[in-house]
Amino acid sequence: MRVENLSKRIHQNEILKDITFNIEPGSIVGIVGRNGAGKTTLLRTMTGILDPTRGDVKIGDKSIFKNPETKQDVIFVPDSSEALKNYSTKELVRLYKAVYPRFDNDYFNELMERFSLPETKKIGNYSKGMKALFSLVVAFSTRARYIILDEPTDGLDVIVKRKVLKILVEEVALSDVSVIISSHRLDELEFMANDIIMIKDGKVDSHYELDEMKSMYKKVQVVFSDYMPEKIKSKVSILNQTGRVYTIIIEKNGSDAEAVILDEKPLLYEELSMSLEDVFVVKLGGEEFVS
Ligand SMILES: Nc1ncnc2c1ncn2[C@@H]1O[C@H](COP(=O)(O)OP(=O)(O)OP(=O)(O)O)[C@@H](O)[C@H]1O
Repeated sequence: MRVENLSKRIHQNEILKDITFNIEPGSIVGIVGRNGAGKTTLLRTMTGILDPTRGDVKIGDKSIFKNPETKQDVIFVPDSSEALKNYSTKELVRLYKAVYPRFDNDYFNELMERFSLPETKKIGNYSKGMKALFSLVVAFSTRARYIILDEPTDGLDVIVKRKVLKILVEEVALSDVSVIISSHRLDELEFMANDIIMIKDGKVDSHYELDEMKSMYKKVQVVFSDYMPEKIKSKVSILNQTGRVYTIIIEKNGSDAEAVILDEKPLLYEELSMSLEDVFVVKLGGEEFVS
């Protein structure tokens, strides 16, 4: 799937600005960004629910906006299943089969059993966790090649959450399906995503393979005999400061920050392990992140 120069304006507001990226088959891609960055609008445009103001989304060389048959290759699972609440399981299967001709009934029944989901006359009767699992069961049963999920684990207890994450990872491992996930749960993405796309103010701020992203930075705890000299402050990102103890992020490439710090003979200089959350704070936190 290729998202090409995608822009979306709503009521004169440019919500998405010239977004371009590729999604490889068989990958899990995390879309991250601060509240209001444009993630949901991006997912809704990628799935053809919203029309772009400019740009395109292609599967192979076919635009999803101009080739209705490509709809069977993409499914969007919103963060709320409110729209499904008055349907029975049977009715929904019938509806999805109409849009997704490859809908796999046997697989649907197998997954319903695996997740102990009973048939129901009203999806609204399911608990929140059951609704989330049901949405995923339906999504994977459609045999769509691209499963697009908005906050799939939001509000779920830890047991259901693990079930959700397990089904996602298993499905990608077993088939060529790609899963695109918008989530604020960076710890969860960290454990399963291949790629991370950071969205800032409606634009792609960065797109990295997760391992590459983490290897570009170093997280260090450093203690100075006095406060951090100004000349160092301008070269690093400070994640946390408690008295003279600083937790900082240093960019590895093209920065002399480490040498300048060591020159100051700090009392302690200890490398810590880097997380996706640390990169998020540095890249998207702006000036307000020092705590
Ligand atoms: N239908 C709409 N009409 C007007 N503004 C909208 C509409 N949909 C989205 N927006 C605006 O677009 C911006 C991006 O919203 P969006 O929901 O895509 O962000 P998000 O990154 O998913 O946020 P969150 O993480 O809080 O869910 C926000 O400023 C929002 O107010």
